[in-house]
Amino acid sequence: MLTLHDALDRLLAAATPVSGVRAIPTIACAGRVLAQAQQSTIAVPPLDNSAMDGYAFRHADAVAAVGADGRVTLPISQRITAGSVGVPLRPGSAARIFTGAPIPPGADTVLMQERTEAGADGQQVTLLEIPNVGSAVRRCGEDIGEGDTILPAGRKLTPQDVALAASVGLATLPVHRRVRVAVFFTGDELRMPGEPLPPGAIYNSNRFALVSLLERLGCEVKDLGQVPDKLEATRTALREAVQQADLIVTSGGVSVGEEDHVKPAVEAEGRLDLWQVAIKPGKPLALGAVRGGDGPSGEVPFIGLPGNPVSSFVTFLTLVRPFVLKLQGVADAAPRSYPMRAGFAWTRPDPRRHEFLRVRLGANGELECFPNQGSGVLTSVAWADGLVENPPGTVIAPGDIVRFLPLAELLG
Ligand SMILES: Nc1nc2c(c(=O)[nH]1)N[C@H]1C(S)=C(S)[C@@H](COP(=O)(O)OP(=O)(O)OC[C@H]3O[C@@H](n4cnc5c(N)ncnc54)[C@H](O)[C@@H]3O)O[C@H]1N2
Ligand code: MOO
Repeated sequence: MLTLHDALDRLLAAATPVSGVRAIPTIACAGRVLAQAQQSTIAVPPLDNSAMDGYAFRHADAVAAVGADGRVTLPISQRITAGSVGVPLRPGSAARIFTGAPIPPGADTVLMQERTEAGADGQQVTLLEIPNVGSAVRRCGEDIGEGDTILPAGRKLTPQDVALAASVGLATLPVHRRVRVAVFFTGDELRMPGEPLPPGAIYNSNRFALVSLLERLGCEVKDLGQVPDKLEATRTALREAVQQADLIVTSGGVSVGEEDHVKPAVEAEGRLDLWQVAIKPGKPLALGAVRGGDGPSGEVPFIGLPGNPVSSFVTFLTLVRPFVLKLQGVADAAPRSYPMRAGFAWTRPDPRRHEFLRVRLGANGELECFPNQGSGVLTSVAWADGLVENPPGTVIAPGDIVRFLPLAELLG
């Protein structure tokens, strides 16, 4: 058996990032992978500006204007709205100013209007307090300096990243082309939802899981659907899958059973290695390649996942996802895990395999464990909001610290 770590290393050695970079409108870039680091050619904010609707003045002028009655009244010398620039502040005066409007030269402080009283004629303002110098002023470049790198190459862009790029005026971004993944499913027991379910049949839930997982990762999915469990039909499916695909993924038929034709079909159309990975669920895995495709190597990688629904889900997240991220050009593909307190006991761990337990974060901040951890129990993954990665032979007692992998981070 291979450790997860070794399996991942070997798998990633077979993943070559796809070539092809193009500039696309920034608004369409969320979920895409940035091909080159981006620098800002401007400072953000571009000028000192007001954080409040209020009055801008020079702090020293306000201090000097404190009257015998303790009140501070300044004449209003100009009005500056967002989108306009004022003129240098007349010494000893205040500028009426609005949120986002540039601070006029000579002013250094803003007081929000709720802390002021405007004169009846609108010609002067009384400050009800003198704030600290610099109050309510957003400094030029306090967010981004001119020339700063705002986004590194290899980053899968979030909605926040896209907004950041837009904030420095980038109308397009260079991104890697989408990774194309072909999927198909074998197993004469499989039926599609909407079809009747004869005795011995089950619904093809893995098709829905894999297609959705790949789409969430930003792949272009070529879903070839169900293929009859015959050698020729499976070979034909592989020859079709290899056209315009960067990766082929199937589920089922990778363990020791004799009834399945995925293994001999891949061997006939290319090459195949069968692995036993020391994880639970998800021990059997097939890695190979199918001849053909439009890439320089003349073949397309093939990954065969185990058929059990939870096994295929977990092996997708632990092995296929890093593979896809590498094809996409993502720089940092390692999933993040967090130390969390277990609120459950796990008394009979697998002695040799790394377990991935379906857990949920409880209201008390401790993790709860789904009672049935069987590899066919899809309810457990729908219920869970994360996985606990439990090393071989590790007993968990309530209160122990465990490694938690949030599903929300693994699905993008
Ligand atoms: N003698 C042994 N038997 C098994 C071993 C073993 O080491 N020795 N390993 C077990 C483990 S662990 C797993 S995981 C499974 C993997 O089996 P396969 O990948 O060959 O998958 P199948 O036999 O085709 O199916 C297993 C199970 O999953 C259901 N299935 C298959 N495809 C789908 C689908 N698209 N949607 C929903 N469910 C699917 C299938 O009906 C079976 O119930 O092997 C163990 N056996
Ligand atoms: O490793 Mo298998 O995936 O448990 O059922």
